[in-house]
Amino acid sequence: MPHVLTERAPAKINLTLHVLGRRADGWHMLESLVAFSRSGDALSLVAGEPLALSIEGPTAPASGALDDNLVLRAARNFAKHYADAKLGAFHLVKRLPVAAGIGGGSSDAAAALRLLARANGISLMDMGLSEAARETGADVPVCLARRARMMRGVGEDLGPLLAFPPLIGLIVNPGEPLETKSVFATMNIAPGAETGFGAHPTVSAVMPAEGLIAALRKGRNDMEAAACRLAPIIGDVLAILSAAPGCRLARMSGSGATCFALFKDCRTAARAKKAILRAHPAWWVKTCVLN
Ligand SMILES: C[C@](O)(CO)[C@H](O)COP(=O)(O)OP(=O)(O)OC[C@H]1O[C@@H](n2ccc(N)nc2=O)[C@H](O)[C@@H]1O
Ligand SMILES: Nc1ncnc2c1ncn2[C@@H]1O[C@H](COP(=O)(O)OP(=O)(O)OP(=O)(O)O)[C@@H](O)[C@H]1O
Repeated sequence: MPHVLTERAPAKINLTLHVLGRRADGWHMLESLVAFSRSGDALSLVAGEPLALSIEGPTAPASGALDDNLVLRAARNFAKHYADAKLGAFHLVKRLPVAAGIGGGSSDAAAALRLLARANGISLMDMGLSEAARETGADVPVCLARRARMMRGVGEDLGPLLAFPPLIGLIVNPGEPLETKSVFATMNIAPGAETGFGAHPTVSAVMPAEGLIAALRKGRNDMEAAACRLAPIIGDVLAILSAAPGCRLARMSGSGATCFALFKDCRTAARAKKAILRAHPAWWVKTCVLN
């Protein structure tokens, strides 16, 4: 029997996403508090086999050509840093919406790196692993540890892990894919320019949930307006979430179109989920615990 290693690839939620400016090379400088859900895609690896990927699940068809999959891209970048390491045959169960602002592909790539690290006895703190993550995509480094922390720069500058209280929420995707690149382009920030948008609120691990949510309310998602221009349905999602009884905060994640809401408790979150699905049965609506 082959030995199968498994990893979860949870959704990434940008609790805040401040765009500070744009570098001369075109990449945008960010400041974001990122957290993770507990569920998402599932990735397994049979180590020692030739590099391969099979994929199934409700959103597998939307995730593009197999050879371009971020799991394989991450494995190829891993092999550049660890020439003698074992690779293997991956199997991905794809459930997260694609091009949705919740870093599904990045989380799959990070799960692939964690699996390869486990198969080869490499520490998650190893420099080669961080470099392979950075080479695979801007969101992959933060997805490696899949725990709440600040992310700065273009994603490579990570703050300490923040063991803050679990936040109870809902994640809602209305089914319109949005490309990160197009949303940044719609923001129309000139290369080399600073946005001058306000400073990020201070957040710390010792804050109780209510204090943390109050701090988050002072933050923003600076990509929200541009994403709403490309997909006006995001405005409807945010209005519905904000109006739900028990909702403490509603905001878009990443470059959209997925939005999240933080709730007073599990009961109000579950009620909101039921009501939203009744009115919009085609939307993807999940209760979540974020940290
Ligand atoms: C907006 C965020 O979702 C916030 O978490 C991420 O920074 C995006 O991360 P990602 O999807 O992993 O991004 P990548 O796949 O590396 O980049 C997609 C495209 O978005 C643009 N991009 C991305 C990140 C960034 N800080 N500045 C950018 O300008 C670049 O044109 C890039 O070609
Ligand atoms: N494993 C994968 N899962 C999803 N998309 C993938 C995967 N591999 C490659 N892709 C490609 O990556 C693109 C971005 O998909 P993804 O779901 O990661 O976007 P996202 O949620 O907007 O990410 P982010 O929040 O990091 O901007 C898709 O257009 C898809 O073709």
